[in-house]
Amino acid sequence: MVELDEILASIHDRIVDEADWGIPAQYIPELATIPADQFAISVCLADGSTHSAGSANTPFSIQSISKVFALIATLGRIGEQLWTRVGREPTGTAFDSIGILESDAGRPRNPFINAGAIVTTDALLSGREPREALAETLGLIRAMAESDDIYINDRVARSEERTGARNKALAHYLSSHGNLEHEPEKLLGTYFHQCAIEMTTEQLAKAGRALARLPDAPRTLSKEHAKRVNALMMSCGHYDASGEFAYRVGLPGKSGVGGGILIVAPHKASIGIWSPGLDGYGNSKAGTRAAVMLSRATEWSVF
Ligand SMILES: NC(=O)CC[C@H](N)C(=O)O
Repeated sequence: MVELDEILASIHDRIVDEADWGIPAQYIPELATIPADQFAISVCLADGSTHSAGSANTPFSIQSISKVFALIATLGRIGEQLWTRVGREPTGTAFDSIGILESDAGRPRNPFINAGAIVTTDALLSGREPREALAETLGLIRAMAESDDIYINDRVARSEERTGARNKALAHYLSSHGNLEHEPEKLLGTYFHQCAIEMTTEQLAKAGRALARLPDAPRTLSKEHAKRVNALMMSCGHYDASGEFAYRVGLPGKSGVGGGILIVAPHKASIGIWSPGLDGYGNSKAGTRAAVMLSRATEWSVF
């Protein structure tokens, strides 16, 4: 599609011209030193084609985008039972907020904030070794993206393990409320490795096809689950900037502190964007602007 290729090339050029990159995640040492001036965007369409601009074959740390895949795997495994332990409401607070967990008495408000993802991973781990649960999440991602060339970056996981005091605090607090089945350190090892999965924007866009219900997507999740996960991405996918993202882009999206964003245009397209510099909410600064430009140019919106 010539027109889409032109749109993506012009978004890429504008982002590079503006050079307003933000700052890579500083609290994970392995991510802190990544050059901020990088950008990639990939789009899969309903006709089976994939279109990209920028460094669409550079793997990046998907971080919180992994929460989408862990949620899909957990819903597939235990279904609605998950909701006895995690809610489905947006928080209006930072992704790693400790305060809100106290007011919620240890039941995290949604599966996309850190506390909610830690509980989701705990449920996914149930009765298994970390290796097996990680293999399930990674296997699901590879199947959704139809690519075996997707791996966990152990250095990134260990880097976060060394510095992740806040996630440790969250896990211990959840544990004090009886909302964790596993010992916090073991569980966090699994969670950090899941966050350290690396993908390219092309792989990410391909993995999102099942959520967008595109005809060529591998049958990896039900229509029902796609609807639910998209609803949660729309309401909670960008933490305390979720309302702003919904307002400006009009599509379900999930960000990660590696600078990636997965965006779903139901029945039309699946989109992967990456730029490692972040804004004050921990969302990709240039990536969010690119998402706004794309939804404007294509008029893709669920509204
Ligand atoms: N927003 C994010 O991407 C956060 C993920 C990161 N691994 C953390 O737990 O802090």
